[in-house]
Amino acid sequence: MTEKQSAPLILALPKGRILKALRPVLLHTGLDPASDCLDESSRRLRFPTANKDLDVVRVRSFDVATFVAYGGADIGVCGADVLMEFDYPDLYAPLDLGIGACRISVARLKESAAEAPEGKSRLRVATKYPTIARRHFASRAINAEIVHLHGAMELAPSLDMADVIVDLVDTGSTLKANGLEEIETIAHVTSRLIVNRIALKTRPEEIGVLIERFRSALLSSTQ
Ligand SMILES: Nc1ncnc2c1ncn2[C@@H]1O[C@H](COP(=O)(O)OP(=O)(O)OP(=O)(O)O)[C@@H](O)[C@H]1O
Ligand SMILES: O=P(O)(O)OC[C@H]1O[C@H](OP(=O)(O)OP(=O)(O)O)[C@H](O)[C@@H]1O
Repeated sequence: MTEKQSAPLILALPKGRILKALRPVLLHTGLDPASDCLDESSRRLRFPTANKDLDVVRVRSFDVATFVAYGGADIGVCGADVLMEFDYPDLYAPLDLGIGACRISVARLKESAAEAPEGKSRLRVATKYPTIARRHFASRAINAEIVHLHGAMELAPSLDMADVIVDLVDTGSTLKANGLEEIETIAHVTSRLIVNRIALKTRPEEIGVLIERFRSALLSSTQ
């Protein structure tokens, strides 16, 4: 057995809203991470679980796919938006957890006098998703100039920084509160269980057991 094989598997969980939504599922998995794993005021980032062969790390939701793709974690939970943005070839997403449902959309100022995006060949787009936005507009033969922000992109159109934004929408209240309207849905988003393909090849039984635990926990938590 190599050293890597005897090391504990690492499960990467996202802090924030997905972790909250995941709580009931996690409870049903019986993985039982140390109690401060779900307490985001704790400064610890790595937590033991009831199983000595599994540790949990808690990272930013936007970073989960990167931790798993680079093998820092073997398995993780992240939004499909993050998977789409990074598009790592070495990730396998075997399970849709159905939590964190939202959509990634294009929005612009309400009652905008501007020409509809489809009529333009260039567009300035404020977003935290440069790859998704560029790919989306390229498929419509629009050259997107990306204004890469990490939050508050709803401000960009009214401040003349961008023609449109590409961001997550759920209830639509953030768009409404900022005078924007959704004009196109790019993709529907839910959170996925993701696995590093090499880990799946080298430790198929342990990873298989974990996937099954999430699968049955999902069923129990929704019954
Ligand atoms: N309004 C929403 N409704 C439902 N799910 C959402 C919503 N916004 C984001 N999500 C999902 O939750 C994930 C995490 O979003 P969240 O807003 O908690 O973190 P973040 O602000 O992107 O991350 P960080 O705070 O680390 O920068 C997103 O990648 C998406 O999959
Ligand atoms: O359509 P709604 O229900 O209003 O949800 C959409 C908002 O939710 C997310 O922000 P979040 O609340 O996570 O804040 P943040 O991105 O600034 O962290 C997203 O970036 C939108 O701003």
